[in-house]
Amino acid sequence: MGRDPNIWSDPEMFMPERFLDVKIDYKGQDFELIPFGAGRRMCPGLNLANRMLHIILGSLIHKFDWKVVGNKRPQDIDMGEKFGITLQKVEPLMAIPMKL
Ligand code: HEM
Repeated sequence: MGRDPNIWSDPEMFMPERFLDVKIDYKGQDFELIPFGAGRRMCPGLNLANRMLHIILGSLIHKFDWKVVGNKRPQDIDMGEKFGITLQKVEPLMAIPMKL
């Protein structure tokens, strides 16, 4: 459902801003978006993850400039995925933090 074109426009496109104008609950109530699963076996780490992710990501962006290994432009990064229990990139992202 997370990639259903009947629900999401251009679902394969990385477009985080698509979530700004929607009132979809990500805590297992609206099945269009269930990053933490739903029901009795849903992720018990949801609240911890929700609190920590903003702090971690914000700190990494605030404190460092980032360069992709091989001086690749962001648009040239291979976003291919490989099949597995969890979704992984075919080519791992190697980014170098540079202190500001
Ligand atoms: C962005 C962060 C995270 C995401 C996207 C995520 C996602 C998920 C998903 C999709 C499941 C499977 C739910 C299901 O079967 O319906 C799961 C299960 C689980 N997660 Fe997370 N998780 C995250 C962070 C965490 C953290 C921080 C913890 C612990 C500190 C955690 C602990 C667990 C455990 C123990 C299960 C197994 C629950 C069970 O099978 O009953 N997760 N998670």
